[in-house]
Amino acid sequence: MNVPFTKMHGLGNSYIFINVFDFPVEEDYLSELAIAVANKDTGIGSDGLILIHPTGDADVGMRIFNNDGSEGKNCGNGLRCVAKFAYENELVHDKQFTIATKAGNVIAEVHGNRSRIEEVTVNMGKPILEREQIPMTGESALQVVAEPFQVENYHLDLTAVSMGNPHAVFFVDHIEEAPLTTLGPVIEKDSRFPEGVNVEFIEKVNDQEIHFRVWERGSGITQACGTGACASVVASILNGKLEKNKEITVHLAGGDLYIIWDTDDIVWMRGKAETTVSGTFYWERND
Ligand SMILES: N[C@H](CCC[C@H](N)C(=O)O)C(=O)O
Repeated sequence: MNVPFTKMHGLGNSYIFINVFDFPVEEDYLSELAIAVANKDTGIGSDGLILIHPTGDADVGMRIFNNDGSEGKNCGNGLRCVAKFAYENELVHDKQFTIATKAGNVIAEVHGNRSRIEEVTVNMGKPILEREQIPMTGESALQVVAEPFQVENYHLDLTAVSMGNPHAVFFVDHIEEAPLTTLGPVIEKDSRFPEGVNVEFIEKVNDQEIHFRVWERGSGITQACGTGACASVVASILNGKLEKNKEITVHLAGGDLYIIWDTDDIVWMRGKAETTVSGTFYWERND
């Protein structure tokens, strides 16, 4: 199968994009295709696959698959790339438009001109804080804020936030000491998160900046995670470490995102989106 693709990334969090307006795809091979394109040796190499598709619910739709083939419900870096692609390829005509995700619609605004969009702002909507909607098990408090969380021989304080996808946020004193490779994969699959979880470690720098590292559900360590950056700012404010209505610079491994959680409870994300390459993926499907 000859699959036309465009590889794009948000701060190094890369995906292979398929424009379903031009190239219809079959539901039953998407998971396998995500694994195939993400493979750096036999595929193209990415953190996963993203479909840009027609939808009656919004101007364009986005579906995201991690590099293990699992489908995510939202993807902040992916949304900025979808917005750039949709505007540059005239799938939309206004600079502000809606994008449907499995977690609901968001509103994107592109900055630049038709030939080259460099930065995108996304209204990510309201965070979800109720335990059972994260989802996370447990009988205690309605929300999960600074809740004792023991894993292996670590006694951590957990704050859980959903941006349509689940995030477990932990504060550390020095980001370079975050137990990302040891605890990331363990917490990702912890039974207290029935749908798995993205795992973030953050270090407060000052009242406007945090350092951030992530182990993503379904993809492992990535250079950046847009929904994770949003969840981390929300978690920092819930814990009294940052304030609402202030633009927070989140220093991710791949670069900076600018996040605001405003007093209307809306989370705003602003950052770059870049195109790497486009071409044809010659795929020998395992029938
Ligand atoms: N691994 C995530 C999806 C990708 C999110 C991330 N790449 C972002 O930019 O938000 C999940 O399974 O929920």
